[in-house]
Amino acid sequence: MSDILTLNSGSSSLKFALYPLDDARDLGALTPRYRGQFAGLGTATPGFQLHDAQGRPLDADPGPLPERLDHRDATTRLLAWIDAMPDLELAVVGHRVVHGGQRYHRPVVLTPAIVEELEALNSLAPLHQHFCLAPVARLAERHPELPQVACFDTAFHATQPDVARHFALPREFTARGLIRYGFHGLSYDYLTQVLPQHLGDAPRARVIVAHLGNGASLCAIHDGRSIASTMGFTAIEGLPMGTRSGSLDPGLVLHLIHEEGMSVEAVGDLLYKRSGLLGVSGISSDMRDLLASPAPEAREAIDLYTYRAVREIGSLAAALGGLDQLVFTAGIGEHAAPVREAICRGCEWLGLTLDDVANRRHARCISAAGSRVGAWVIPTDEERMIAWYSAGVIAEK
Ligand SMILES: Nc1ncnc2c1ncn2[C@@H]1O[C@H](COP(=O)(O)OP(=O)(O)O)[C@@H](O)[C@H]1O
Ligand SMILES: CC(=O)OP(=O)(O)O
Ligand SMILES: [Mg+2]
Repeated sequence: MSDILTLNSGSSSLKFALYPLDDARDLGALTPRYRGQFAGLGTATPGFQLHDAQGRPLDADPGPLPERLDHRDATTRLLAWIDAMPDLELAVVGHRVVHGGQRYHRPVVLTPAIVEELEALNSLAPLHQHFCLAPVARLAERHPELPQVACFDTAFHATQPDVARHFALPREFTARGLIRYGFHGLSYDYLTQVLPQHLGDAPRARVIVAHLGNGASLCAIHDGRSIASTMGFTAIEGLPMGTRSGSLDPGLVLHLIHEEGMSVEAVGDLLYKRSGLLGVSGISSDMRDLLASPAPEAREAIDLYTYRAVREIGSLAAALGGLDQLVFTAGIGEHAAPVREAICRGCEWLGLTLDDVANRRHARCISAAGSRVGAWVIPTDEERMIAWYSAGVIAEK
């Protein structure tokens, strides 16, 4: 049997899965033989989980985890596990690559030249791009003939109209590609594909998906196409995240540099690694810790997070001309009922009535009967999307 390996480097995780290539013609039929993740990367609580095809947890020893696990170490442990698996026969590797820049709007077979071109975008996604690409060379050393495919987070948003993508900057900046790209596209793409099977006959022309993980963004999807999103040129715009600030007054950045004498590197470190939930709470970037904490600072961080999400949902609803469905996904979206509750309460004016009981038990549909806007919890599956695209690309070769 030959396998598709998928790798998804998130800002706090390295997720992976192995799928039989034979199943890959149909997105719905793709069932992983194994799936797992190194989670809590860069935090005080790293972890490792592995599941079999039936979703049962498997005992696999990734070696003793250090106090803080980083992406490189997680990749080394994963590659060692793959090398040691006797029944794997890799046919293709699919990588999530966060930034495709101006050029890549569809999956592509990686060559050293394309990897170099994509590495040039590292500074636009410093928590992701390099970590997404680093395994490519390491796998090529072991398996020089193995095709490796990049699937881009930005690609799904290529359908956005110019008015959503352009900044109000002089035209020559826009022409150079200084525009809003949007991210989490594999997740939005997947949800768009599976939405019909969950929603049945419910209207779904105007949908907002809230991808709330360690990185967080919202996407406005009109008739299945992305028309606007909260993330822009980089994966820092929009909502506050685990450690990222989200949108700021750009004048504040100038102030930090000119008046407070901060270096450009120090400002980057502040905005990417020390802000968001971590910065506001002073406690943790992990929503679980904040929900469990009695500290008022934890409450303030959660309130700021949900307040910003509600405001941005209002903005995207305006772009869509109304709202039919709101979908929650990713680590926080799938698991944090109090966060969903606060966001849904803030959307009552849009016609959304929450079903508290359904929300607390993480039901698929969490809006009350009769709610004009539907609210849903649907797990994302970027790995499945990557596997499907990667198999498609090598079938065309
Ligand atoms: N049960 C839970 N309750 C609240 N938050 C959770 C829960 N499980 C995971 N999370 C949140 O989800 C985040 C990870 O989300 P995920 O989408 O896997 O991240 P990444 O951005 O690395 O892909 C964690 O940092 C944590 O804040
Ligand atoms: C783009 C991004 O922030 O991704 P993640 O949430 O996986 O870190
Ligand atoms: Mg993620």
